Amino acid sequence: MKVAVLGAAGGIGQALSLLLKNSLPAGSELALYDVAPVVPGVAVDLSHIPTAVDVKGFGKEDLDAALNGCDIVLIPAGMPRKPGMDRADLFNVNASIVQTLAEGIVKNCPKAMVGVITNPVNGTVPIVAEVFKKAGTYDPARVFGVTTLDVIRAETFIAELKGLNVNDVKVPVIGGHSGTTILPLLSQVEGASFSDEEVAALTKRIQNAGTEVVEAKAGGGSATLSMGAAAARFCLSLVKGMQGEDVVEYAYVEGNGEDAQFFAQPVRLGKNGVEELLSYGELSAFEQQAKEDMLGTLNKDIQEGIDFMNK
Ligand SMILES: NC(=O)C1=CN([C@@H]2O[C@H](COP(=O)(O)OP(=O)(O)OC[C@H]3O[C@@H](n4cnc5c(N)ncnc54)[C@H](O)[C@@H]3O)[C@@H](O)[C@H]2O)C=CC1
Ligand SMILES: O=C([O-])CC(=O)C(=O)O
Repeated sequence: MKVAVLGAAGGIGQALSLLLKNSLPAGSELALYDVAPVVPGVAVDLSHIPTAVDVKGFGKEDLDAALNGCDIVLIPAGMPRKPGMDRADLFNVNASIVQTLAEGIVKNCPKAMVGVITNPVNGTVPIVAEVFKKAGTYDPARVFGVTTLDVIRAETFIAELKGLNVNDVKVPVIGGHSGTTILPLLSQVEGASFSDEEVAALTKRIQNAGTEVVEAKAGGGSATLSMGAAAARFCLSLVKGMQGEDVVEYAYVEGNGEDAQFFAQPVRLGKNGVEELLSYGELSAFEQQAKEDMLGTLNKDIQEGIDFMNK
């Protein structure tokens, strides 16, 4: 198994690479790519950890070598938010970074699973899809926006609020990855019930959790450590699926277009990525209304990504 992290010298990239060095199956290769000159050092640093995962660093000019033969590519490259910014404000800077990296994937490992972390995820995932389409190698089952952070946050906040063991709490989170497009389905949480006030407050907290971190870091960036953990979990689920295990994750994928062209939903992972799109089930009246209210924003974000590649 060869896994590449593109943007590996960044806040997310380093945390994620550390977790993968410690948890990928024995014999895996971990390719760390970044335009920042420190990236070979990050790889050397990690290479001293005694696990059977081979780590190599690749600098700015070595994207092809980093991607050659990859099975999974994770993309946390690009600029994070500062206080006062929305994720959408990152589009102009990050769109071309994601385009360039996706073109490298198409050239070097067109069958790889691609997990996009770079914001705004609602618009960067469509960019990756369009790059693949232009090359004639698009497989929607292999392109994912990583929304696992929304899921782990929701599980943490609910376990805290209700005094539950967080390992027992499962929370579906659908839609997109910004503001109101993040829609936790609290009506489906087993083993906990919520008053209308709790539903309103928890939904808002989960939707604003990224901003909570951005403000607490006070200009020093956005979530990196929790995102590293989320992306590692998602990557290991992809690995398990590719190795034939039955595993379900929520991810932002091109599905059947019922709600929007790209939509975070439960997917069954397998050897070829998404084996099956699963239903997210019945929504409460609150959730149904919230979904209808946010689809305009989500569709606009998606269109921005598509238009970027077709101008
Ligand atoms: N999907 C999600 O849930 C989350 C997404 N994010 C997003 O992840 C991205 C990265 O965040 P951080 O790691 O905190 O930022 P960071 O600034 O710490 O790291 C970004 C890294 O990307 C590298 N980079 C820039 N252009 C590149 C290129 N063309 N090729 C390769 N590497 C390149 C930089 O050199 C830097 O090392 C941001 O866009 C942020 O908004 C952050 C948190 C959660
Ligand atoms: O809020 C941000 O800008 C980073 C992010 O996507 C998150 O933490 O969910």
